[in-house]
Amino acid sequence: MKILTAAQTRQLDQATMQEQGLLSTELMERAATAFVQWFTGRFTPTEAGEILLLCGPGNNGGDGLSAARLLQRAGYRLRVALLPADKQSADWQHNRRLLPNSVAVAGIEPGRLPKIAVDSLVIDALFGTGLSRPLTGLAAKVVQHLNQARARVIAIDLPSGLFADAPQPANSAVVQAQHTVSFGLPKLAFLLPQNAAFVGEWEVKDIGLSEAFIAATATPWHYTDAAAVAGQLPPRPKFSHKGTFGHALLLAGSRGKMGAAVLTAGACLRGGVGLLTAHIPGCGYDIFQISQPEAMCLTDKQADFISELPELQPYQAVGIGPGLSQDPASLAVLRQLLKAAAQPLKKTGHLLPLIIDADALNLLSSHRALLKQLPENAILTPHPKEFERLTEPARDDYHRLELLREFATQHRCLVVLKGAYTCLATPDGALHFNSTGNAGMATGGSGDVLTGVLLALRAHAQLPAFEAARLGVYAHGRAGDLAAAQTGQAGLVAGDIVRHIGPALAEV
Ligand SMILES: NC(=O)C1=CN([C@@H]2O[C@H](COP(=O)(O)OP(=O)(O)OC[C@H]3O[C@@H](n4cnc5c(N)ncnc54)[C@H](O)[C@@H]3O)[C@@H](O)[C@H]2O)[C@H](O)CC1
Ligand SMILES: [K+]
Repeated sequence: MKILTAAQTRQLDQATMQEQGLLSTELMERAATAFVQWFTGRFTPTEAGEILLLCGPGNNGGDGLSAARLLQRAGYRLRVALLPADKQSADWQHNRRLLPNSVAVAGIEPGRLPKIAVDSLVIDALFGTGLSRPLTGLAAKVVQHLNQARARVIAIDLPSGLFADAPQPANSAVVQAQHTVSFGLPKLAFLLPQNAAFVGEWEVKDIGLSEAFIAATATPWHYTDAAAVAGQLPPRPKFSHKGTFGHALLLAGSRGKMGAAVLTAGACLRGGVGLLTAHIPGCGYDIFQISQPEAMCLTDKQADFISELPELQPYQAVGIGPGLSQDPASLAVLRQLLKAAAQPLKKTGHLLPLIIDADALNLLSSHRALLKQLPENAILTPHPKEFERLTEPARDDYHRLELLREFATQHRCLVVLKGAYTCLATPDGALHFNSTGNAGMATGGSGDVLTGVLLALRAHAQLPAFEAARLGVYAHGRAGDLAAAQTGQAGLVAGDIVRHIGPALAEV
């Protein structure tokens, strides 16, 4: 699914009307109907009590007025508070005329802000994608008044005061909604942690916007939903053998961190790899062989960390990093690996696919000259702190996305920036936000599991780097969701994610 800017969203509305021969009021009616459908599915008239609808002067306010009419017809009690403005949009005026007199309507005045009871329901239809500057004056005052009231707030399309696609200045007035019900496509603002307190839980309702326009519109931002990865897992042909699904090499573990190697290996095996060999420090031999009998194991001459790079010829993909340690000897291994991976494989002529995680990323950060040696399409899997060590501290979430795009394009690699909406950056500058996963996955070892899944999918010769990364990130999150359905989020541990990778992949 694409994510568009506010300006593109306006063009999309126009294109939809032209394509479908719709009046703008008809499109507005679709939006309001979709909102009301959501609302009535959530709250009965009794649960809702007297709803306050805060209404701005543009089409977001128009959506609100139309929704007010539909809600009243469905038996809800409402009062409407209008934000004064020099001019209201034509569709606003249309829906104002259609609002029955039985709905109480009052103008908002500086000295007379609407009364809002604690826990009452408020629909925020002040501003949407047409916001052109931060809110000031009376509009800002209304928003602050609303945020202080501790009401249950439901925003139409966007929490008012929030830009759809860009940061607003610090301390701007923005509605803190519990729910945001948006139309057509997700907005970039929904996916960034700094906006979580404004957006709340969000949902996007289909209002039949022009598919042709969306397909023809260029954007760096994408949202990976089930449809994006459907059918992407290569089939397992009847006459396949273990060689068909690749042989992966994992370089992981150190004293005290053998669990990372075990989890990554488990995830790689569940990710469908044909064969897995792990190269681990001597101290981890029993631990690893007992916990992962399906994997093969090579031990390093060092007991506590890895200091040797095995012969790479048998492998179709290499993962390095989980629990690795940052010992200089392990740095030397990373150096050798990058050097070896710079040469195309003799068998296929392709570059050796690499997955680089955890301490291998930290080693890259402290020896940045090595970044120049990253083979094209290597997949790096940092969390935000690891990513900023590789680049620079980000001013905010939007700046971090800029840094992410720059990094992936400059180094011709894929970067998986882990978070609530894990963001996959590609060498051509695209950013793909993942839709699966939950807060239960914020637990030690989750990242190791992701590395294992990616390693398995990269070992499949059939899957190109981008498709493997997008599918791996999606399946990892989905496995976490399936696991949390059993354990609850608090009780979730990384091993639970491993056990649900199979079912998650089976779904896609
Ligand atoms: N496809 C869809 O998504 C549909 C969306 N619809 C709704 O329309 C709004 C966007 O409407 P628009 O009229 O363009 O903008 P707004 O209502 O957000 O506000 C515009 C209004 O406000 C003035 N303004 C802008 N910034 C400020 C400010 N900082 N302070 C004061 N006033 C400001 C501006 O000059 C305008 O007068 C979208 O979000 C949806 O809710 C349609 O219903 C169709 C389908
Ligand atoms: K709004």
